[in-house]
Amino acid sequence: MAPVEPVRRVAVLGAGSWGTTFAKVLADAGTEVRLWARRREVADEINAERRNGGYLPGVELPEGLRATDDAAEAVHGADAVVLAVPSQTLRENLAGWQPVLPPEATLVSLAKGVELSTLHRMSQVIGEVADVPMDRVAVVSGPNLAVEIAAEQPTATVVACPDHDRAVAFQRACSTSYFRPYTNVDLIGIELSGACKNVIALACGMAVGLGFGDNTASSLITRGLAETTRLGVALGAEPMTFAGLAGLGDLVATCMSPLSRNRTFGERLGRGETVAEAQRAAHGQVAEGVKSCSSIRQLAARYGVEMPIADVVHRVCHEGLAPAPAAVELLGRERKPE
Ligand SMILES: NC(=O)C1=CN([C@@H]2O[C@H](COP(=O)(O)OP(=O)(O)OC[C@H]3O[C@@H](n4cnc5c(N)ncnc54)[C@H](O)[C@@H]3O)[C@@H](O)[C@H]2O)C=CC1
Ligand SMILES: O=C(CO)COP(=O)(O)O
Repeated sequence: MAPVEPVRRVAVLGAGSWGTTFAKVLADAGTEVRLWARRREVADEINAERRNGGYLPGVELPEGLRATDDAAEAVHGADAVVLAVPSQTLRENLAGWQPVLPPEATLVSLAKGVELSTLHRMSQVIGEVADVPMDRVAVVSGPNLAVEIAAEQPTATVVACPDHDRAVAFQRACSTSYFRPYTNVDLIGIELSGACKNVIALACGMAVGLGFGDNTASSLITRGLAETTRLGVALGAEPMTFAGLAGLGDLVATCMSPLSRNRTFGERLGRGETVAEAQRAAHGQVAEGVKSCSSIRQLAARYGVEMPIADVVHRVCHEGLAPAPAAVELLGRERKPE
């Protein structure tokens, strides 16, 4: 394998809360970065006023961060292309960008979900659509609530890539005084952790909305980690990955933080709102677990893995089960050893 070149120039495609924040991290790390926004007015606001008020109110973006609504311009000459769009639209977005992708660039996914139509992880979708070998695909995942990172609060994360050298090159490109990336080669474990924690956060939110306290949340986190690990191991992941930053770390952050869109969505359901009402209140920001609960449940069925929390979250979100009976059902399951 040829040695991996340093990552000097990066395109971030998607200027929502995480894409914009991650572009700031890269710029703060001294990496040249170009951010693609779907809407021209968002790109103009970033360039003229150094802010993205719709997603990150009050955050001043670095001088060097340039935005454009032209994807070809954003990716031109990039050593890495970061994909920061929702999981369920990534395939369609990437198909549009595929003709202009630089041939040797590392393709990096920030999305945390499992595609509904195929049950594929994001790295698989990228490999298929961009027609690249998996050692050119990387994932960034960890306890990374965008709003906290945009405020430069310290956190750690994981850069996962089957090609360790490529992971190290990207790790360098996004290391700052407040953002500390570790490397990992277990793409399956890192991606499943990120997708499943959103579903468990929906369950935690429902518990909060029902008026339950920290014992309930901790029980859901711990049993959620157990069912995530069961699925991951069945799919070929390393069990220890689930105890790491992208596993337990992100699960705790998302389940416990009122900043999480998934937990907030679940909390609204727990308080008696409908899915449509919770969706309206999200103002267009994505709560990935609402769709991934269904794909993850189907994956679990395909691999013969029991995932009782993902199962009830799916039934609350898509089959009209109310959160209160869902809780009764979880507690009333057959008694078993831990
Ligand atoms: N916000 C956060 O704290 C974090 C988010 N993530 C993940 O990053 C991914 C992106 O999330 P965010 O930036 O937070 O989402 P967001 O909802 O804030 O923004 C999504 C972005 O994708 C763009 N987009 C392009 N094509 C789209 C389409 N067809 N439909 C909808 N949007 C489209 C939107 O214009 C927007 O700029 C998600 O998978 C999320 O789970 C991961 C870590 C942290
Ligand atoms: O992935 C996240 C934190 O790591 C963000 O979670 P939400 O999408 O629930 O806001």
